[in-house]
Amino acid sequence: MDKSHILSISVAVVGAVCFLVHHLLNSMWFRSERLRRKLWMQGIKGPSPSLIYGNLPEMQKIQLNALTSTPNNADIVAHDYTSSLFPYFVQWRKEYGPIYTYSTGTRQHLYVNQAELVKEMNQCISLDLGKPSYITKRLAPMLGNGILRSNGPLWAQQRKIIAPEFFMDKVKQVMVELMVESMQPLVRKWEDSIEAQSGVMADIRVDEDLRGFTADVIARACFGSSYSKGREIFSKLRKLQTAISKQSFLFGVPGYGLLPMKKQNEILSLEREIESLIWETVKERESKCKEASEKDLLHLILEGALNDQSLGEDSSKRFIVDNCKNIYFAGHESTAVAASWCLMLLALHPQWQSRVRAEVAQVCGGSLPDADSVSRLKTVTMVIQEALRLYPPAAFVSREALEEIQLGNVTIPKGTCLWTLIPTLHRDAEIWGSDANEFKPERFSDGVSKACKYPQAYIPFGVGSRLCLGRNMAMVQLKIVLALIISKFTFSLSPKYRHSPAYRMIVEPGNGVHILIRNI
Ligand code: HEM
Repeated sequence: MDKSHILSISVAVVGAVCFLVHHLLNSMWFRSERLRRKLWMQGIKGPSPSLIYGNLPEMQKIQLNALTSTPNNADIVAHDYTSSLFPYFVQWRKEYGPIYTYSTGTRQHLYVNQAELVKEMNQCISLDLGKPSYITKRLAPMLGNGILRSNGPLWAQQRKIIAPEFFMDKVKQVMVELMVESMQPLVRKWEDSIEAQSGVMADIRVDEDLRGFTADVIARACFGSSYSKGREIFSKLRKLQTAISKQSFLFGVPGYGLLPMKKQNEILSLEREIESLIWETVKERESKCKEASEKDLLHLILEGALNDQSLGEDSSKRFIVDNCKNIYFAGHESTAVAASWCLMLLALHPQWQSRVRAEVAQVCGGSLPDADSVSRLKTVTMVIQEALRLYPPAAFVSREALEEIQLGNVTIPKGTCLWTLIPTLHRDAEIWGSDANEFKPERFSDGVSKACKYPQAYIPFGVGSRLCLGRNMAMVQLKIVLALIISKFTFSLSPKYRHSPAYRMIVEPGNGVHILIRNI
């Protein structure tokens, strides 16, 4: 090889390296830097980022330094879990106020915890405000391209088809009875535990029983007659969820929190098994879809997808598989965790147990709750609203500006991710008053609009056009859980209970909720 040849190869190699370095710097630094500048110019400040990893090292340092002390029972309600789970957000809020910007290296974020701006997010119907792709990408095996993950016209189309199945009249008409039925094994199990433990009292960990109940409800609501196959699908989805949740979601940097090969293979094979099980069920049903009288959720979604001319055959099937997974994922865990938090708070407040018990007796008159009585359980609703205020299972509302977008007087540059920390808004004394950290369901006696200064800041089910689609179903389900448990048992916190909220994609009681129950 002659000298000129060697020289031209070297030049090419150096060029390629320069291109790569430029590309990396551009994606990892300059892009973030551009967004940061646009935000800074509008007076939005934040911690100074380091090269490559932005504020991640600082976040980890603050997290390590955060006190891991467990509050004693007297402090449980006053305890705001953000201080232990997301201490960097709390610290930066003190330093920079309710709106600030920070970086995770490749991503620039905007922390939005100001009621006015949350109101703007609530009113924004633009498709340019979507779900952050870097987070949802990791959930792809679990969610496919279903409603939780998709953005733009695909999302709008899915929402249009699915939403009517969760309207309140549908929930009452179709789901109340099956929810009451699904609660019966739990009630019997707890009665048996009392019998087995002493005949007077039992120490129970409620979480798995409640998960069993909500999974059962979703399986029945979705699959109706193919219910046993539904359970099989959902038990595999649960395994998949556990495998995926080992990744870190908040840090959007390659290499942070990625899974080893073995786990990734496990995820892939679970994904395939689940898909073929759902396909089988869908195929069985496709033929029956037109004439069958029984209309479960899968059936209705199938019908909606088949009737939508804009979906081809393949995409209508994809639509069903993906959204079946999405509804399971969105619907069962969050409701079960909300029920656990409700029971924990009621265990601490026996006077509210008595009020709920009296109301259930008066409204249901000794019968099981039905579609009519459920809507008249006002005190139960207040208790649930207060529990969702203090312990919202979803910690964040997250968005990405898919194009540059204007929210109030802030111009959000394309690519910025927005984070609203729900529990922080829910405990803001400016919004809720000086008793914001107390359990006071009576604040909701005249509805959310009278409970606080800015009702748009009460967001347990999210905001705007992406508001939780299953909120009616969740509220009805929670009312049935509380009504049935409280009319059978009294309960207090067990000495085994350790208050330790944990973030595992949703915020759940880290060591479960242990209660001591007695028959009424
Ligand atoms: C207490 C129980 C629940 C809580 C706290 C909860 C909370 C949430 C939150 C915070 C969001 C995100 C909203 C946003 O980004 O603005 C969401 C979305 C969603 N939830 Fe729920 N949820 C619950 C129960 C359910 C149930 C029972 C279902 C259905 C079976 C469901 C289906 C969905 C769906 C499909 C979405 C995505 C909506 C979209 O992106 O268009 N959720 N939920």
